[in-house]
Amino acid sequence: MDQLTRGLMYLAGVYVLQGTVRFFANLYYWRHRFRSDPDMPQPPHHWLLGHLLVMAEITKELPLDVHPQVHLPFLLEKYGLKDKGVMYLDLWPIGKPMIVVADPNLAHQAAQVHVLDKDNDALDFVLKPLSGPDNLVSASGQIWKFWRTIFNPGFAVQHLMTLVPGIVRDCETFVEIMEKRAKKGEVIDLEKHTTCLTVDIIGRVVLDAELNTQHKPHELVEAFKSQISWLPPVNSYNPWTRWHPFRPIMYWRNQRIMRRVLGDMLDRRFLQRDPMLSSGKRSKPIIDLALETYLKEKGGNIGSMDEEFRTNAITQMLVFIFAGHDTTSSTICYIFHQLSHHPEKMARARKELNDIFGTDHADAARMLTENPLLMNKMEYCTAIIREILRMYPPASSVRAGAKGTYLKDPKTGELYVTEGLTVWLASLPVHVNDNYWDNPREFLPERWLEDEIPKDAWRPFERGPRACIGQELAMIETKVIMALTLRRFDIEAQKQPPPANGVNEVSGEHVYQVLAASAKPKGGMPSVIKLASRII
Ligand code: HEM
Repeated sequence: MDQLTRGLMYLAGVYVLQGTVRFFANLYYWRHRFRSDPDMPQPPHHWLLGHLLVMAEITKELPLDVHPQVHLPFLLEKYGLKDKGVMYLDLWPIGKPMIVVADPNLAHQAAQVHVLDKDNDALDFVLKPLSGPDNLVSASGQIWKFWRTIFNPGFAVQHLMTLVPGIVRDCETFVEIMEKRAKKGEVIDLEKHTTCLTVDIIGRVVLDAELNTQHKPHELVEAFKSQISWLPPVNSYNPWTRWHPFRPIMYWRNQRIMRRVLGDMLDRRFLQRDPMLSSGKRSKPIIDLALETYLKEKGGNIGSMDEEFRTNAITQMLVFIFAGHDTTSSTICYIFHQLSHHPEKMARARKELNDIFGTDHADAARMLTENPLLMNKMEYCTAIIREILRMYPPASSVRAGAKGTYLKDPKTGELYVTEGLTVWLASLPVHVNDNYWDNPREFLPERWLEDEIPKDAWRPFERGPRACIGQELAMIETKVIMALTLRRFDIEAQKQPPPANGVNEVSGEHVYQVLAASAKPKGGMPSVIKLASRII
């Protein structure tokens, strides 16, 4: 053995030894930390495996492919922690140990009083490959503030209303495509279609671009979808899929395509900047807001964009595309799903639309284009959207616990430590807790019109300064889609084959939420689509 080989073997040995020492030190630290406090609200803790056994148990009772947030209400109930609304979970080394916050008041403290920073360890494995570092969703501090201040005006209702005509056009395309499929009585992958629609809308709102993915694939969106498909699967412990050797190459390839396409769009708008700044055009896409601020800072008279700004602006466009499409597309699917099981609620929604837009459903597009404010009259439809987001929140918030930051139980005064932990503000367990909602597993849009909604107990967009910037856009586009489609189609979700453990339902629901970057309807919700009987 020559000297070089010996040297390399020595280095490898040191590396392995270091890793082993670190592994056991962490193991000891976390297991000891969770066991040393007898009052810590948590499921039974194993001295060696922490809560991994508890998770393995719950996995047998629920579908194997279910989204991790769906486990939470069952865990809280099973281990008597539902009333406390808080649960510590030690999943190390599979995941970072965490405190699950499932109480409205404690969530209020974390998001609105302490305004905890985002947990980059937990977010970056999804958001970095999709958008890049320092994106608006996972950034904190000054970087986050800078971009949020730039984009806030673009997401204000007043501004978004100016974009409604474009949103209506994309929805009309959706209707045309769905009509063709309905006439053939086909089974469609509904989520695929609603995703193309929401991507087209977000492309228009953010980039002023006609991505037109409802008709044909677009390079940017294909690379984006490929990137999502390469994300490591959280529910799988198969080392081949978790640490796939091709993943870094695919990440690099897709990022290159996405950044090139968006960079070209940004450059084009930069070149057109003079008319853009002087036009006083009311319906500005988000991309122009970034450029305007930049140009104002630079005094408006510069030949080229600096690379740092360009890179960061592209990152923000990517994060808008990610955060702005699949959350809304799943919401639309679940609206159709629940209404198909509640004909009396569908009838009430259709009647509301008839009362606002007249009985010829084709008029809704024109009327909304001329007067977007008509959607403010869609009270029952709005109640439906709120109810769907209560039952099927597509996203949640993960924050970083901090030294000296405690959450205080308002009833007992007990203090919950957050230091070193992920703080998971999971809205689902709050949304289905019968301490706050009557019959929480039932679809009851009427509760939004008749009942008093408990304070802070509805948080699908989270609350506080880090609440979803796109929540008004999501409400607007969902209302437009409802106005144009509810009276035209009957859509019914098909049952799908069970996952490997044979469990195919969650509380009687077969279209349960699975993890695919966000929480989405299982299998893309394959559905039978028909023209609604009154227009056949
Ligand atoms: C039904 C639709 C939507 C739901 C349920 C939803 C939900 C959420 C949630 C839970 C957060 C995390 C807040 C936190 O960590 O505290 C968030 C953040 C965010 N969402 Fe949405 N979202 C939706 C639609 C949209 C749309 C249409 C956009 C458009 C661009 C968007 C852009 C963002 C961005 C940029 C953030 C980060 C905001 C920040 O940290 O300043 N979302 N969203």
